[in-house]
Amino acid sequence: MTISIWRYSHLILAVSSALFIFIATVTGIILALEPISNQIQPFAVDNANDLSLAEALEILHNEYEGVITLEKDENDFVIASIITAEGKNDMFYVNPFTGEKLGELIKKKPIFEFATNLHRSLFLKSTGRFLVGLFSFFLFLIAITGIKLILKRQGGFKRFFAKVVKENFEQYFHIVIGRYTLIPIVIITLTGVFLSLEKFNLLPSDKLVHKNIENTSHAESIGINGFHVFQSYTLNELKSLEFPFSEDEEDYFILNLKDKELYINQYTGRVMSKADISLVSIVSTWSMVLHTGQGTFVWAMVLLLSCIAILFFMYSGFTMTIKRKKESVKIKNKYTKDEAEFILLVGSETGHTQRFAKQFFDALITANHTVYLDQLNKYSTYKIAKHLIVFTATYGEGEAPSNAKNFEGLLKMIRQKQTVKYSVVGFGSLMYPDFCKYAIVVDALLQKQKNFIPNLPLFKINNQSHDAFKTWIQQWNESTSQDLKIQLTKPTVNKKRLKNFEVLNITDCNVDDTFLLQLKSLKKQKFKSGDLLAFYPEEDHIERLYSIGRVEDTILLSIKKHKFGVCSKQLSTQKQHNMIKARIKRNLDFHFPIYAKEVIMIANGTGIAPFLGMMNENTLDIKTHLFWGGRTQQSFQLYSKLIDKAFKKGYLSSFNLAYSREEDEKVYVQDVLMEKEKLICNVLQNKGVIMICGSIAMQNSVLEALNIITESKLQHPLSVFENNEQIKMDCY
Ligand SMILES: Cc1cc2nc3c(=O)[nH]c(=O)nc-3n(C[C@H](O)[C@H](O)[C@H](O)COP(=O)(O)O)c2cc1C
Repeated sequence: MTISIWRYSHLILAVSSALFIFIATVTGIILALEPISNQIQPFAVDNANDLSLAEALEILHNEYEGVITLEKDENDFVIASIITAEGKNDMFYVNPFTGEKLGELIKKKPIFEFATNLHRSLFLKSTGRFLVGLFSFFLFLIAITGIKLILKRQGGFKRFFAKVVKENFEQYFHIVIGRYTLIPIVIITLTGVFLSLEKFNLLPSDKLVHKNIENTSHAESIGINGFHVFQSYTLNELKSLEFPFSEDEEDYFILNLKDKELYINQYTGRVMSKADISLVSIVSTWSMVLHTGQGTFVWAMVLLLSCIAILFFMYSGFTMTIKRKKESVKIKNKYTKDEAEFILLVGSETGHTQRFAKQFFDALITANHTVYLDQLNKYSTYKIAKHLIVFTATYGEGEAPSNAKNFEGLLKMIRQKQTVKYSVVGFGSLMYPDFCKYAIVVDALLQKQKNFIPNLPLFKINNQSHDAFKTWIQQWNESTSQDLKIQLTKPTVNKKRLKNFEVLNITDCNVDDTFLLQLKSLKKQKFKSGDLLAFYPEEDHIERLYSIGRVEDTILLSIKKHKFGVCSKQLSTQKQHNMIKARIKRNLDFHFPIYAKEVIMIANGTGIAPFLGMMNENTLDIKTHLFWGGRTQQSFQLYSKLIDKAFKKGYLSSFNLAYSREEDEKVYVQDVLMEKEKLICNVLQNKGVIMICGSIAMQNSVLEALNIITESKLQHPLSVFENNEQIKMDCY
């Protein structure tokens, strides 16, 4: 497994602190419930914070014999300690508008007591506190490296919240949830570190230093109702107010406000002395609030959700690592770089490409060749090399994987003495705009090198396709007159997740070798047009996805039978009432936008399948237009019945066809779009949505055409509408 420094740090930090983070998170979840449960108690009084201290004190004095203290607790509830008419002391939550007792003080529940101790110190006193602070800092670093990894993957700050390409459940939600919770996690961890430092007296002192303001005494008593200072502060600023203990003039009111402490003469109401709360104290108070969520229901909820998210990150992160470890293979060379005639260099981030290179390596060794396998970053001189074969993935936005970043520089510096034949195999995914871009770059670099001559043209492989790799091996064998045999291991399919689907109907293949397959799930399942049906053919177990059209609660697929297509062949031989095992995958980003006023659906070939369902589900009468590109009129016959039906019901407002093989001049769907620029502009301006489904080549041409229209007619690039989520795509 090759791995970038950021991912490595993210992983190492996570592994080394997993146990502590787990304990802190579980206790964190429990503790987040404390402020939430407190906040729902009926002790908060509306607008209490607007009441002046003078008003509140007057009310309490009228109601009770004496007042000892008035304070606010961490939930922002007002507490009064008073003397009753019977001369007894009592302390309770009070309504400062009426003086009414609202209830007894909240006692910390034993579960919260236990969780607090475990969370703060793991019951290990100072050592525990130190460890908690340290691992809190580790979690902070994990969050920072996580942010960096998302930025790298998404391609910068601007694309931080752009659509995430879904490779698997764990990876997808690790990123999606991470984007929303990393900032709260940074706040939780930094405040956690601060609170730990405070406990170890590692911060400047926050002791209050009083400055005398007034020396006069024995002035005339004016009664507290007339105290200017009590009139000028409200309960919002109050932390606590202690009444004088005795009638001695040296015994003051001690008023603690959020930013200062005041000593107030009990007869004159003059402020005798004042101390400002230190910055450390203010930060400490805020750290406490931000770390515990006390007093704020919303923030406590954010903390709760963030803690749950951390548990999910632990699960998904470790699952991804284990999966990658399983995929990875160790390089064990039999020959040194200078003893080998075949040099295989790999650019791989998560190990899949290396697995393919290793299969090729093994096949060459079995055929008694001298082979040397290494990373692209280790490019060097190779004394007797005759062939250089590069297998490389692409990352980021068409960039090199981390173990190939230095290749370009090395290639420019290091010259081979003899002539070497080269071949480049690119591994990538059509889900990314820059398909196999780095392999293209490597191929172009090698073309420019003097001693290198091409053996095979650049070969691109989508989604680690075994079929495509076998095709390349065939080409390799032909070009070198060899007969290498590759044993590709079938991925394991989790059979428990597969469901039974009955074949309701299957049409014959039409002129384009395309057929319709209608299935019914034996068990009731949730799905919509635009979702995907995943098959895992017996032969290679590699997942194939087909876009679903939902027609009368059944699944309608449009499938093109490919000459070497393992899955399409298997499906084309199905008979009515056969059972097929498959799995529905939700594709929420490609559902019919029922919120839109007008929708344009653009497809070519089998890409029409989801739209066949959507147009027949359009019961809200949303104005819908269909553009479809195929080869001939005969190609269209397969879908004509369903389209006619949608028309008759009024679900489809217009339908535009483009045939590429009907007349001398080829007409493609993008050509028809260019003729309908007015409709496109209207739909986009009126917040309508354009949906595209079909081949990547069609998607690129359609996007180009749409961009020309929006730039010339609406004075905006198409990206503006893409960012508004007005363009939905599902192409392959
Ligand atoms: C974050 C990320 C970015 C990717 N960017 C591209 C890309 O720009 N172009 C492409 O063709 N494939 C891209 N891919 C797909 C990978 O190149 C492809 O899955 C490859 O088979 C992974 O090989 P590896 O496991 O050896 O790293 C990307 C994958 C990820 C996870």
